[in-house]
Amino acid sequence: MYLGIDCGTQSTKVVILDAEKEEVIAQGHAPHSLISDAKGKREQNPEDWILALEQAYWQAVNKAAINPSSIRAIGVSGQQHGLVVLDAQGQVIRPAKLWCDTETAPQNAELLQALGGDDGSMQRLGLVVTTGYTLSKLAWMQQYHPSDFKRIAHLLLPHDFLNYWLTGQCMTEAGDASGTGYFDVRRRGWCPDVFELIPDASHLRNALPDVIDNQQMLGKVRPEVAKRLGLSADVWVSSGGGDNMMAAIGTGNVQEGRMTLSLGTSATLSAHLNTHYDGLHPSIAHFCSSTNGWLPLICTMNLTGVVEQMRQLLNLSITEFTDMAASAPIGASGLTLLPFLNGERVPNLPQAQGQLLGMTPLNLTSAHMSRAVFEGISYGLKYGLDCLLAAGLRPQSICVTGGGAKNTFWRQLLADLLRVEIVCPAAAEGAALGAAIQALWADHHRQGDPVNLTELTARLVALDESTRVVPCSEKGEAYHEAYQTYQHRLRFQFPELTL
Ligand SMILES: Nc1ncnc2c1ncn2[C@@H]1O[C@H](COP(=O)(O)OP(=O)(O)O)[C@@H](O)[C@H]1O
Ligand SMILES: O=C(CO)[C@@H](O)[C@H](O)COP(=O)(O)O
Repeated sequence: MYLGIDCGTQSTKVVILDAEKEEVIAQGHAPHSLISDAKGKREQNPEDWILALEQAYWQAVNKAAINPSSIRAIGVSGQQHGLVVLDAQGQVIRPAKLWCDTETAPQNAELLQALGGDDGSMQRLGLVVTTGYTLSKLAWMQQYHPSDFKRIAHLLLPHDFLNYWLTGQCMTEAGDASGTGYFDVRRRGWCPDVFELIPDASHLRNALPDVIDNQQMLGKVRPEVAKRLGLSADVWVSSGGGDNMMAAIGTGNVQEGRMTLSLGTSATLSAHLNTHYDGLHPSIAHFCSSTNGWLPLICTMNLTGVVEQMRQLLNLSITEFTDMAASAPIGASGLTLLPFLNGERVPNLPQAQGQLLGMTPLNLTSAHMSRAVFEGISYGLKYGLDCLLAAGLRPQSICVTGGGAKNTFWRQLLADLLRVEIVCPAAAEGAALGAAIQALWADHHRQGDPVNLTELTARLVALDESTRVVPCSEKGEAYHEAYQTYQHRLRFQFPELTL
């Protein structure tokens, strides 16, 4: 048995993979709370992730009705970019600022300018640092919490922190590290020189964790944790990775030609590359994968949160809200939602607010509003796919995971808008499954019996063909027209935007 843990923005998910049966036999789930304010603060207490992990773990173990001592290894996936700071005693100094925190937009703008803009950032880091990446969170902390900043002895990301809790080791790997803004994604190594752009930050060089390869084990579970979780004394923990990196594994996206769409709190669209490619559009985050390759990715920040907020406003269940949307025509009769409630990463508008445009007596209805939500949150993905296509990354189909993947209407909308087939994996939790598969892969390597990851995912990632949706060209034309209206309105409202 292999355990996969995914610490997402809204919850932690745990899956148990039976490697002999080649299937997920149980899963567990526990929510997280968010500390937020109107200025863009989005933080969580790392200790809450541990509580959620334990809760989700016991749910999964009890559902599977297994003895936890049969678990051989663990892999951890985590929301990317979050800043977890520990002092010299290994204690958390302050809540973690998350990937979706936009309070640090001014610090990111300053740092990007100091790096020499998009081109300078690309030259030094191999990608363009964007609001949400870890670097600007450090600059913010130095500015507003200087004494806490001085105490930083360990710089971790959310999945690194859970690995630290499990094993006592502060280490990381290239996939998640590539979203920090102080990591050179070409070399797959730290770029501590960028700390010179932050005052009084020389101590951060010594706070960087060692980077291990993805097929390596990070360490064994600490005896105290093994006892708490009922594990044997000999359970190993793999390198793990960012949630998008692990979702790539859990959807079989470990070779060129594949693409993964994750519909969680964020929307991400990612491909696989065997080498780093310098010619990508600056909107594409040229991350490393957690499989020793690269994972060019587009991320939009406003997704299922917007659905949740609007359906609550209309007092509808998610099914009713979806049915409402389906009952309105494509293009919502001219109603367009620019859904940037919490700023946006793609398009690059970190401090934008949402806008509802084109209201008429005809379209100001719950049905049109619901449709405008699904369309508005999907257009950023259309833009992102166009950027990936321009780089020659063309998928035959897209494998979709995350909470929103369950929504058949939305999957069809995306297939029609993006003009590509969309299908779900049989195991719903792609990132948690990816983490379990990585643990199995690393376990083989540890035992001197290396297996090929592509073959492993071919065996372990089954697709649920009943979820496959095929694009309809007629609807595609209608979405194309609606997308033109969206783009026109976007440019008009945000003339500073370079698309
Ligand atoms: N049928 C559905 N349609 C749209 N959104 C859904 C549906 N089912 C669940 N969701 C949304 O999925 C989100 C959770 O997705 P998840 O991938 O677990 O997020 P994260 O990993 O960011 O915590 C919730 O906001 C939930 O409302
Ligand atoms: O910031 C990014 C990608 O760069 C996000 O995709 C986070 O990794 C959060 O993921 P979810 O909680 O939405 O899965």
